[in-house]
Amino acid sequence: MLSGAISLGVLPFIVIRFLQKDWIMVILNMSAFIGLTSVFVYVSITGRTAIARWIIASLAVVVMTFTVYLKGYQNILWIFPALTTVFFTLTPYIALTIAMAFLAVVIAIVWPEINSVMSLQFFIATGSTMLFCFTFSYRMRKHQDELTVLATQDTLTGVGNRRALEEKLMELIESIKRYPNQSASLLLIDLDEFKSINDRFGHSFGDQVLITFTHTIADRIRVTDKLYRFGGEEFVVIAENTSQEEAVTLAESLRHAIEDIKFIGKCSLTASFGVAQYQKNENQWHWLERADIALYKAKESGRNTTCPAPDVTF
Ligand SMILES: Nc1nc2c(ncn2[C@@H]2O[C@H](COP(=O)(O)OP(=O)(O)OP(=O)(O)O)[C@@H](O)[C@H]2O)c(=O)[nH]1
Repeated sequence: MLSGAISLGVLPFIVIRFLQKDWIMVILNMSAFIGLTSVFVYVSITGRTAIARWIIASLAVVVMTFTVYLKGYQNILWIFPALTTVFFTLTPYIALTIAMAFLAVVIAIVWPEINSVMSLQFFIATGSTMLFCFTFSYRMRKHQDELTVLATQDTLTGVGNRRALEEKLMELIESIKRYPNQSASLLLIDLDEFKSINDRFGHSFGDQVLITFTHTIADRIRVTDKLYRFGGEEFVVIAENTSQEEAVTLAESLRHAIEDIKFIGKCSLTASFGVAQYQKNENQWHWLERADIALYKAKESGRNTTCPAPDVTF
């Protein structure tokens, strides 16, 4: 949107400079127009903005520096949209560094033309613009990060929530489609008779049990494995590059670790596991469903046990 809007804004100046026969400015404005329109088309088609952000910021800085160099102090106003563009497109500290370098070059160019009052005006105007832009961009990023955490983390246990799990499963399935030799397994874990723990010891003790449970699991899985809360007292471990057999072994070791948790003489904890390795062409719902069937079998066969999922041909 930004590249599209700026490229439209540049168009009248191409015409004006053309009518003035100011060929250098025509070339400069045409370069900005072509660059920004290409970015607009590229982002519209691919949806990728990472490189586009850098191109827009670079074009803003380079074109405005040359404009001030060629046209002098009377074109100084253009540095303000250039500054805001840099803060809009790049991360706050990188933007601040580039903005300061940009201003240093512009000051060096216009210095012979300006008197002391003008230079004071220039420093205050650009300094306050940078300060506002930096503060705004920094706070926005911070809020964005906080929102991401809130949207993807379970508030009680701190592990990923269901939304994070669904995103991870989609990502993983896309990656397996691309690299079919990759394997991944899913462990669906349900705490046994958790309702009776709540009923006997209270809900806040139940909450502590859930927290201790997640710490126990998180301490034992690999850094590449991820733990998510699927809902209530149901959790999921995604183990990448892990076959069904390896995942069953992992589930058994986690099951024993859960049995070994000591809750200061109050209660014992066990869990049932359903284990499913990803099968070619299945989607995340089928994958979870197979793990759920296995978990149901584990519950049926007396709890505190691990069951592998059935194979299903797609
Ligand atoms: N303390 C606490 N309890 C929760 C939380 N989320 C769900 N629960 C409780 O978990 C219990 C789940 O009970 P059930 O679905 O009957 O399952 P269960 O008692 O574990 O029995 P099985 O799964 O058949 O072994 C319910 O009592 C819920 O209230 C939570 O965040 N904190």
